[in-house]
Amino acid sequence: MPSKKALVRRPGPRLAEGLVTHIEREKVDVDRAVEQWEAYVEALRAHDWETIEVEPADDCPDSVFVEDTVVMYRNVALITRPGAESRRKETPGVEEAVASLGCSVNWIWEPGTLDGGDVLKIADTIYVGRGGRTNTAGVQQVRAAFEPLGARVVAVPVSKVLHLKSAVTALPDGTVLGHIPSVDRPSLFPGFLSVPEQSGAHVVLLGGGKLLMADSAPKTAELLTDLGHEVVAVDIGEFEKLEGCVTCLSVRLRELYA
Ligand SMILES: NC(=O)NCCC[C@H](N)C(=O)O
Repeated sequence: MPSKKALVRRPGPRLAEGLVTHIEREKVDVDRAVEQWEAYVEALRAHDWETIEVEPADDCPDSVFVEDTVVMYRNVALITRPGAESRRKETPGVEEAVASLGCSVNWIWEPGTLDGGDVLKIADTIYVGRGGRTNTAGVQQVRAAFEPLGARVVAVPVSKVLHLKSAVTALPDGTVLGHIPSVDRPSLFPGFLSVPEQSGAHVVLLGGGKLLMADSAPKTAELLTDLGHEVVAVDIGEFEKLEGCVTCLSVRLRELYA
């Protein structure tokens, strides 16, 4: 049944120690990050999403980036095995949360690695970024988990940014948005719209044609507004210092049977 629930996870006290791979480290203000996270959660709620807080994982600096720990397809929650070892302790709390919501649970197993940030779903096509965090075995395990359910899994190389969804996300009509310098192969996507800012490539579909975006991409917001979309902008600056973006702070559960 259609549902509008979203998993979120409160940032922990060690957030400032989060991983940084492709950008220079900048000091993170944890109090400010908490305020930004609360405003992000409020934006979801204001658009009728019921937010479900996963038990905090205060030992894990990157636990707020909950998207990386689970991939949903229909009612199946695929618990990931994050590519960064320091993030592997994040998954048990997420597994508990999705199981208690009635999801069917499946897992990525060693030697596979997968970060949810590498998975972009557009209708029944699931693009999986093979890159720094997701390995070949991880891609194959996504295929084995979801193709029998009717998905088509398309693997794409990711070498310029942390995750596939650091480079591209998609509009409600399936058009892929990307900032060209971050995308390995734009031609792999059927409809591609180039945007002027890297964070402009990141949209969360709120429903009703509304797009949640970071306020760090005003030119892209203008472009998308001009194309008839409604943009809801939030400040996630402290998370951007850790290579986070709007997508990684939640996991939307749109087909639950419970
Ligand atoms: N899906 C995402 O965009 N996740 C961001 C993860 C950022 C975190 N600092 C990491 O490097 O794992």
